[in-house]
Amino acid sequence: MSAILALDNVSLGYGQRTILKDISLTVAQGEVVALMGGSGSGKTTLLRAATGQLKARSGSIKLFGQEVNSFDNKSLREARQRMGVLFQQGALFTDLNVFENVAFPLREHLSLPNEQLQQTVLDKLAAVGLRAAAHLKVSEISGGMARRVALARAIVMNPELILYDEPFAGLDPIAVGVTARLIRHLSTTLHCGSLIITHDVAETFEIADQVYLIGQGAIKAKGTPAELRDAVDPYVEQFLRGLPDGPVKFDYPLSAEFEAWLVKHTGCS
Ligand SMILES: Nc1ncnc2c1ncn2[C@@H]1O[C@H](COP(=O)(O)OP(=O)(O)OP(=O)(O)O)[C@@H](O)[C@H]1O
Repeated sequence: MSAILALDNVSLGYGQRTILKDISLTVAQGEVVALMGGSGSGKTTLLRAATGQLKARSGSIKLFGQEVNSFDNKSLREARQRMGVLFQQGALFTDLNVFENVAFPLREHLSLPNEQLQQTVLDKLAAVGLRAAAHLKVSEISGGMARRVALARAIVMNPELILYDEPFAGLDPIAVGVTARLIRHLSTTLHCGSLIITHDVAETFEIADQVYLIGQGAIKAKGTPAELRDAVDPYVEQFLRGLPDGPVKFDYPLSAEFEAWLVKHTGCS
């Protein structure tokens, strides 16, 4: 299996702050890889690096075998056309109906004959169970349906890599199960790699080939769902069982910047 996305000893951050250090992770063709970790642990940051929005401070990020840091605008655009991204806020165009939202990337990047375009869009809508909702306005569909439309749009160009930012958030339990199986199915049938950011342990463990747990700026654990279930690491146990006490802290950490802000705004420390 060849790696579609490969991070090797990557360090990422914003301004003076380092968020993640020594991250090594690969996503191969047909593979579903899950990235899990507490709130603020850096999952979205890693996703931004995978799409080339955030540059690695050190280490290497390869997309489709090429170094992302060496991409010019044209090669970055070409690489992004080979990727589908499902963002947390599905971000549909509210002035377009469901069909046109899914058709948008096709109209933007390809000039398909109308019949082929219609067939492709209806097929992708059928894959997410919304073929018969093609005519509806975005304002007429529910939040969960909107996420499924966004998923259909993310896969309409038959991407080789799909990045999912919390695909189960805000879905009812049936839709969570259906979406999870759909992600697995798409990876298997389109033979694309999938990287999922999620908090949903049960569903993710059903479909993932590899799971990476990140925390405290680093990869805390990596393995198949079965390997992680058997792990005796306290970080893994706390995360998987949702325990309130352990190495994963609920509170955002204190910093000198916060203390200075507090003194300035309230006069107390
Ligand atoms: N644009 C930015 N500039 C500066 N700091 C940022 C920026 N985006 C995120 N951060 C910081 O980076 C850290 C990691 O954020 P990130 O959004 O990657 O976490 P996450 O794991 O996706 O969290 P969640 O599960 O809550 O969505 C946080 O402490 C956040 O405050």
